[in-house]
Amino acid sequence: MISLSAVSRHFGTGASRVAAVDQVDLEIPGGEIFGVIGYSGAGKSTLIRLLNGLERPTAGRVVVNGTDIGAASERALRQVRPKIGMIFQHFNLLWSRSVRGNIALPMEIAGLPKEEIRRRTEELIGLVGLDGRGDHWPSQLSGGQKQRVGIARALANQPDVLLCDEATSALDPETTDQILDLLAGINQRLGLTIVLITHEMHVVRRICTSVAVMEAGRVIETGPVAQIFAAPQQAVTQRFLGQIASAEPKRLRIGLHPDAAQRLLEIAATPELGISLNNLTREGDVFRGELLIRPEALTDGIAQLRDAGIDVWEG
Ligand SMILES: Nc1ncnc2c1ncn2[C@@H]1O[C@H](COP(=O)(O)OP(=O)(O)OP(=O)(O)O)[C@@H](O)[C@H]1O
Repeated sequence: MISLSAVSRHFGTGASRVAAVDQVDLEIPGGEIFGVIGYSGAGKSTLIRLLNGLERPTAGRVVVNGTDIGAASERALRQVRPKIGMIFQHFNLLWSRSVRGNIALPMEIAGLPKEEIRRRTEELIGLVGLDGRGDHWPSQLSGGQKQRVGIARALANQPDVLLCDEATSALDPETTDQILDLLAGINQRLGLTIVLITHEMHVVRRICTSVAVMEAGRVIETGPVAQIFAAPQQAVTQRFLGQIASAEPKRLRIGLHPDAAQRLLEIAATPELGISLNNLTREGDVFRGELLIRPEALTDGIAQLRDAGIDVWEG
């Protein structure tokens, strides 16, 4: 369980003082996948760094699994940090070490016996789906594979909490989903708490159970993901939800006579036009179905359809 009570982190003094995190209260139950979303400069990185003691609060209390992280001595922090794993946008792998060497490193630092390190490293390679790649160098891996190494390394010391700092922001959409699914699977299997920061609502929707929306250092809205998606209260949250709406294809119902059907099939068979066709059925003299039009193709797409004599309406 993670608890933040009236936590602030200010930088600078006088007129140049910045409240990177400002009076934040949050409760994150154990085992949850908790998202923190906000635009650049909202304070997400500072917030996540407060959770592993890389930043100390200017005011308030940060408690992670019973340890008051904000008040802990450096020595105490060294003891709790292995139980708080972290993964990063740019993976932060050591280029001079193989996959195996990167994953083993935290266990070497913790002084685990060689045989145990060897056994756990192999286990972790399997867990993150990198079988057969243990001897590869980071430079030989794709972005998604590098992040898999990052995840395995973060799990090496069997943490209770995994912090993810924009962990999928450098990845393409398909790889993003694979990494998110891996994180969700790890959360289920190992029961650890995941806190992730992101500027993409898609990430929140795909794996988070709850979310906090940040703006100017403050948490302006928080709750279960289903509730926030159903009834977003704040303008910033609504803008983030707009990201999803605008990334999804527009669905339009169509009705057309057989002579227009041939033209429509040609349009739908040209991928560059961004239009695809679903569930085309015939009812008497009319074909009915659903068109999916990618947002960037919407204006041109509808014009093309109208030119071809095809009526479209929303529904
Ligand atoms: N070490 C620092 N010294 C001074 N100001 C800082 C420091 N770290 C962060 N800030 C400021 O605090 C504010 C919040 O920054 P933070 O990096 O936490 O936001 P963010 O939401 O993670 O943004 P991004 O996604 O761009 O990293 C910004 O105005 C930033 O300039």
